Amino acid sequence: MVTAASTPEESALPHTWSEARERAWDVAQPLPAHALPLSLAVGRMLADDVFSRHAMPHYASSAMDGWAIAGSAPWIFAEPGTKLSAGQAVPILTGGLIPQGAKAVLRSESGVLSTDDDGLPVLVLGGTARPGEPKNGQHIRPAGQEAATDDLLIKAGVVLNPAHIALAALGAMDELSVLGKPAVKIVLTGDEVVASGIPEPGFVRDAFSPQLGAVVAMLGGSVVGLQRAADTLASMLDALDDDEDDPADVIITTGATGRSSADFLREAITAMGGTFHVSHMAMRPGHPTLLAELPDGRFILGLPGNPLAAMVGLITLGAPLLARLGSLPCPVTTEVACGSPIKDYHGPTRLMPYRLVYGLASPCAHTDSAMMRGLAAADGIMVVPPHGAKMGESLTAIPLPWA
Ligand SMILES: Nc1nc2c(c(=O)[nH]1)N[C@H]1C(S)=C(S)[C@@H](COP(=O)(O)OP(=O)(O)OC[C@H]3O[C@@H](n4cnc5c(N)ncnc54)[C@H](O)[C@@H]3O)O[C@H]1N2
Ligand code: MOO
Repeated sequence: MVTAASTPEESALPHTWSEARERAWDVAQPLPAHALPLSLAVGRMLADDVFSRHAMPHYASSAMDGWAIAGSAPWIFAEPGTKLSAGQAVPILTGGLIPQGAKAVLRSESGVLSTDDDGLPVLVLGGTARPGEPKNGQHIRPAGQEAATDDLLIKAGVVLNPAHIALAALGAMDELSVLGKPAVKIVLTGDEVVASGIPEPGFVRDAFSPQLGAVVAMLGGSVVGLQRAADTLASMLDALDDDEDDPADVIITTGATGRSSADFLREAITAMGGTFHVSHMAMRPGHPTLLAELPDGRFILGLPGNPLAAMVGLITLGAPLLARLGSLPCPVTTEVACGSPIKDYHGPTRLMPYRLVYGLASPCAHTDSAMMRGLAAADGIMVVPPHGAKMGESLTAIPLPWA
């Protein structure tokens, strides 16, 4: 939704880290609930309570292979499908419909086929049969033993696991109503980016395509496409277009957030009539991270090309945006005690990967915006205010999506 507070890209002042994060939550609305076939609903959040459409089980059935019997031994054999009278039996399999008049099921191990004085086939007790077997009702699963019609089976709001899906199937559901989950398309830019091997000088290995989809999933999104855009306006416009049958709710781009002759993201968004909710942030790294919305309601999250800057931008703006769209709770922050004095930085809030050392958050090494060693070793990211922090001072910290 485009809000009145949105600003044209050129005149926007940088948001503070916390303003930008709140804005990414506020500008989105939960996606509508929709029905899904059972097989596609694992992992989705149930929108409505599920009630059994019939008794479970819906007929009295045998729990064993053997014979349905009436009265006591010996039993003669009745025609299948007829009502049993005392002294009659009929073969039955596990799950089979208990015939009318049956009092119990005798397990195949507990009965022996024999003949009576006239040479007619009869069933007698034998094998493993215990004294008193078969008791009334033995090895019969009564109808409605698990649930009656209209019993509440699954409460709205749960994340559906495979057992829930099986339960819904047994309750005779064909589809379930689930809350919306944001569909995300990833667009990678950078003509210098290569996907494998050792890059030549001037080229870089693609740090995003092997992992960005997994992080999006951890944040509640579902990646529906990944494509590359060349460093031209036409290619960027083409990548942001919604020519798919089912356009994504969010497009996450990497790189091209700058204003150089090779960066076309901002120009493309403006050309498409988009609105910038966050144009840039007073935050390091990741200050050029942007959040925009196209006239058709799709969001664009522009992550900088530098890998650490991109991850920090994703955790700052992507986490609340995807959570809101997917009806998830607003991402939480925690508090950590700062493990070393951090100097005044004159301007932006710094997001520093830290390790916990004796309970204190110690800034990681290797945390320039193009680096990944620091984040790979981190326990979380601490939010250091512009004026720095004293040793032992309590700081806001963001949990890592994979921690
Ligand atoms: N004159 C200025 N230059 C820059 C500024 C600035 O304020 N003024 N900001 C710097 C900061 S901070 C960042 S962050 C970057 C943002 O750059 P872009 O988002 O436009 O990204 P690119 O220029 O395309 O790439 C930056 C850097 O990242 C590498 N890259 C790109 N994609 C990948 C990938 N898939 N895997 C690994 N590395 C990638 C790319 O090769 C560049 O080295 O701008 C600064 N410049
Ligand atoms: O802030 Mo850039 O986003 O530091 O590398």
